[in-house]
Amino acid sequence: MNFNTLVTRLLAWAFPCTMYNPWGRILHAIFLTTGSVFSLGLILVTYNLLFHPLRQYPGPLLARVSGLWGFRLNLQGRRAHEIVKAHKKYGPVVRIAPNLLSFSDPKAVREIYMNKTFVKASGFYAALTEFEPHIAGKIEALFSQWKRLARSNKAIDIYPWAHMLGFDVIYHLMFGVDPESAKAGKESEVMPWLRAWRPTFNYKEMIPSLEQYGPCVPGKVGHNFRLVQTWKNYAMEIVRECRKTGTKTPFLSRVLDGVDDSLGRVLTDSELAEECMAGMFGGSGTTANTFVYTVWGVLRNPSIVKRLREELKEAFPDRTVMPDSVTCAQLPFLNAVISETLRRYPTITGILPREAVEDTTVSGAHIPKGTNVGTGNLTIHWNETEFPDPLCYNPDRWLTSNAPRHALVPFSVGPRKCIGMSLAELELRIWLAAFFRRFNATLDETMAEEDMEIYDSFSASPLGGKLLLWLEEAED
Ligand code: HEM
Repeated sequence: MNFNTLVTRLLAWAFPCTMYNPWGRILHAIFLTTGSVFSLGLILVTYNLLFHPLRQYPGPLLARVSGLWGFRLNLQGRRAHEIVKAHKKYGPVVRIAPNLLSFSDPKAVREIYMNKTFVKASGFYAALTEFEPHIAGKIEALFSQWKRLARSNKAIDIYPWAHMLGFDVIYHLMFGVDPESAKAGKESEVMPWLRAWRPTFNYKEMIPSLEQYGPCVPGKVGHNFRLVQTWKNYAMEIVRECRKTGTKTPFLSRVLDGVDDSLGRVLTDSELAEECMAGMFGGSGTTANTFVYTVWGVLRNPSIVKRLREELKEAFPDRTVMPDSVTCAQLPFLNAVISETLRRYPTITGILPREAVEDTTVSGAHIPKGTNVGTGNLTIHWNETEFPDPLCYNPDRWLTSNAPRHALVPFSVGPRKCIGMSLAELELRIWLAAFFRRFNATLDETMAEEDMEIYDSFSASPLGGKLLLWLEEAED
């Protein structure tokens, strides 16, 4: 006798009248539906715990049986932190979802991400040097705004401004049009759409059909899907317009005409629009948050401020001249500061899953075909063996000859690593060098550690969503 038959018989026995009136039938249907869902759940849980190929790997019970563990933590912005804790409790290989293993050994990063397939075309960064004057111009425009605000004798929240600059740079580079948000002091209409994207991933991970039906869901969840749909339509419009006018930015010519390596064909308009969305999303908030976290990390330590300013003053005696990327790339302390920010506050914190296309091993663990494996940057970058006292912001880690560079992977590694790494590094170097050369900055006394704690929603941002500073133009 199966579960549903059992429920039907029990109901008929306990409440004979239920079978003969409409309310009884509704009750009956409810019991049957609940029973079916419950039976299915029970089968899944039993399979995941006792029969799944990953059953021997340790992890939190809820994570081993369902995706709910990650889903709940994603909603709280704490998934990456809990994965760090899970590794401390369960060891170097942890089952963080029924079919997903997380690894904490930095050696696993290369074993996973430098391992075959998924070739991603690159090449649009040859044009970076030509684009540098545009980046410099945008930084000048931003600093004019900050100088203006500094005169009003109020603390300035640099967080939204940093995001405007990050967005302007990537949008201009990709589409050849400068949105001038930082110059105007007003965010582009696209930016709220970008912010809506991340939460939709979390829901789609649990219920994949939301990809199609998400916009029909009422309330806040559906609202995010509707914003993303508007953004997709907008990106489709850009693609069509570019096809019509033959616009040829390095990014667009690559994606419009190029054959996608993994698909072996030219992309459809819809796929192209998604590439454009990925570029806008991947290229703006990540760089902006890295800038914000660097300012926070540096300003809390006067000796770091002093050393950085001395190095910059020597390299760029005239503070009114915009630092150039070639000189910046050669400044040891500036680059140590940026590396330390990318380590302590990596702006991509989510596990980047890779599917095993055949049976293999990672860090000595057997990985059956079809399993997803991955590493997360908090786990790798906060590894106590590689980085003693990992939560301490200490740029000196990067100034020794045996600095653990192999364990610093903020852009990931391998064929699918970030395509914007060179742009991000160039932008951050000029922007930070100019900032610390032009301004004497201090943190507003209301800023607390909790405000800057990492809120993890795959990408990381400060929990408080602000960084309040007092700015004064430097005089030397
Ligand atoms: C500090 C800044 C940045 C960080 C930390 C960062 C980090 C990352 C990481 C970890 C990935 C995932 C790679 C993987 O799946 O293995 C990624 C992908 C990507 N990034 Fe970045 N990124 C940054 C800036 C940028 C910029 C400026 C762009 C501009 C184009 C960009 C565009 C992309 C794109 C399009 C992808 C998807 C690549 C793919 O799917 O193959 N990122 N980034």
